[in-house]
Amino acid sequence: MGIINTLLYDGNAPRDRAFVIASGLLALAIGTGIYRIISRLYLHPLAKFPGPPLAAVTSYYLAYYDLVKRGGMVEQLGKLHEQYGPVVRYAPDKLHFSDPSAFDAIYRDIRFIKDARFYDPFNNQTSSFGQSDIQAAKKRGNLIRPFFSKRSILQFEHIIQQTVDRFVISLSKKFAANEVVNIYNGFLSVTMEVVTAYCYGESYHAIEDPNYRLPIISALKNSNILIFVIQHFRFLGPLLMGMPDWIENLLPDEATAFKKVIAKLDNQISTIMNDPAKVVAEHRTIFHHMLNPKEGGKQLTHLELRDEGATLLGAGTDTTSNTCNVGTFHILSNPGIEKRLREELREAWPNADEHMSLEKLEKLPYLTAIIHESLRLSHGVVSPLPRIVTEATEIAGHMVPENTVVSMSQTFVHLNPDIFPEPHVFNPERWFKEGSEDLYKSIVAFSKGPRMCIGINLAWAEAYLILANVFRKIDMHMVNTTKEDIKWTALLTPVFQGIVQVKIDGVKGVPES
Ligand code: HEM
Repeated sequence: MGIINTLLYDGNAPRDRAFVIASGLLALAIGTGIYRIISRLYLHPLAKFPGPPLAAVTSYYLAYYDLVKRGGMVEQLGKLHEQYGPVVRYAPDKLHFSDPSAFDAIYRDIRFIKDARFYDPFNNQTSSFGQSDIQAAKKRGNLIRPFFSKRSILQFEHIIQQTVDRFVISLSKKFAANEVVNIYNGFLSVTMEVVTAYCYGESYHAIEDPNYRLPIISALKNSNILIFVIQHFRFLGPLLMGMPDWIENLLPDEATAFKKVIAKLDNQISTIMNDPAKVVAEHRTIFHHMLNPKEGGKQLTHLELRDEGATLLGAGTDTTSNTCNVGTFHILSNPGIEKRLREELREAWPNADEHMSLEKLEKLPYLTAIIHESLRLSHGVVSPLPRIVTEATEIAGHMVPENTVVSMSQTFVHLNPDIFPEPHVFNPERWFKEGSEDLYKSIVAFSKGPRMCIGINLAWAEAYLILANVFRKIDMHMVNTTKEDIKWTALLTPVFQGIVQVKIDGVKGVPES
């Protein structure tokens, strides 16, 4: 009080007083800043962990790589691990690990929780993906997992097959029209339509779009950068998410596409909730499943249903299509691999006019090896997925203090040369070598532990049915596509630098439209 009194009442003119107050506040701010820098560098519980001093001092280091370098943090983490070793402090409260043994230690530990600062900006906190609370996440996971069980996938395989059939038909039309095909967008369209068909019993007709470019496709591809902006600048969240209609009307369709999908989901959910009699009947939508008292879902609210519906669209679209995209690029780049795959498919599936069941496709060794390689090099999620250490724990030989955020990008397992020699080479043969049984546990595209992917069975089924149908029925070669086009940066999932394009040389076994 003494200092303030002196500042305010020392008899100086008001202008001088204002100057003194401003100088005092500035000095206080500088002092606090200096104290914060010193304490983060030398007194913080993570002070002993190696890493760039700037990253220890400020989270804007991470923001720079995420936003200015547009998903450059994973590449930077590679450089940091080379310089500092297997554990790196890459933000004041964050550690990243590169030793593969750390992956299980981080993601299988049932005590660690998702870091809400990373997940909340996805704006679906009540969904399986967005829940931080361990018990709530478990309850929700238990509720929706049966919908994606292997049994359920096999029972409703025809829904996936019908969607893949529509894709084959659309490709045959592009062949007839002699078009160059953006197969990258094609895969995005087919995987999105599998999710909408399987989960909502709906079609958005993405496969029938002449360029596979519905606004929602671009929105799904482009929304992650917005989420990363909000992660680093939280105050922008309400502004970006709650724009008035008149501003939205000025924006391109891509900017509002997600909102339109939400409105569609809202309508569907309201109809289902208004007619509870329908809920006990058997329907193939995730909403009926979640509301069905037999499944334990009767207390769910409209918002919870909508969050879950939106999550599935986001989680199930580009992840699966990236697998098909990366696989197709490598198959078409390697004549030997393409020949062997087509031979295996022809032999097992002589009549292309008939459907080949998922169960039979799963028994094809070369196709299976190709999907493993495609998952390995498309990685699933590439950004490090942050977990909060809820009590001091040893991870890969390092004692990590409570409240630290720990993570390990999946790429550090998939590209580890001790596990996968020549890791950047797409080599299905590695899955047939002696000891290859051990490799399966090193495919971490779906993550591990209590928060691993709930849609894993659906994703595998799609990868089998899409790649098998495409390579059994469509002859094609790549055009205007180079290795550069599948280089990626990390905004949750990989953001590729370019697109894979093909020209179709012939079609067979095209289903009737
Ligand atoms: C190749 C395809 C896919 C890959 C590589 C993949 C990968 C992943 C990964 C790494 C996670 C963990 C995210 C985290 O820890 O925050 C995850 C979670 C999740 N995935 Fe997938 N996913 C795929 C397809 C799908 C599909 C098709 C669906 C459903 C339509 C789906 C639904 C989910 C859900 C609901 C979660 C949240 C689980 C939780 O947090 O408890 N995924 N996925």
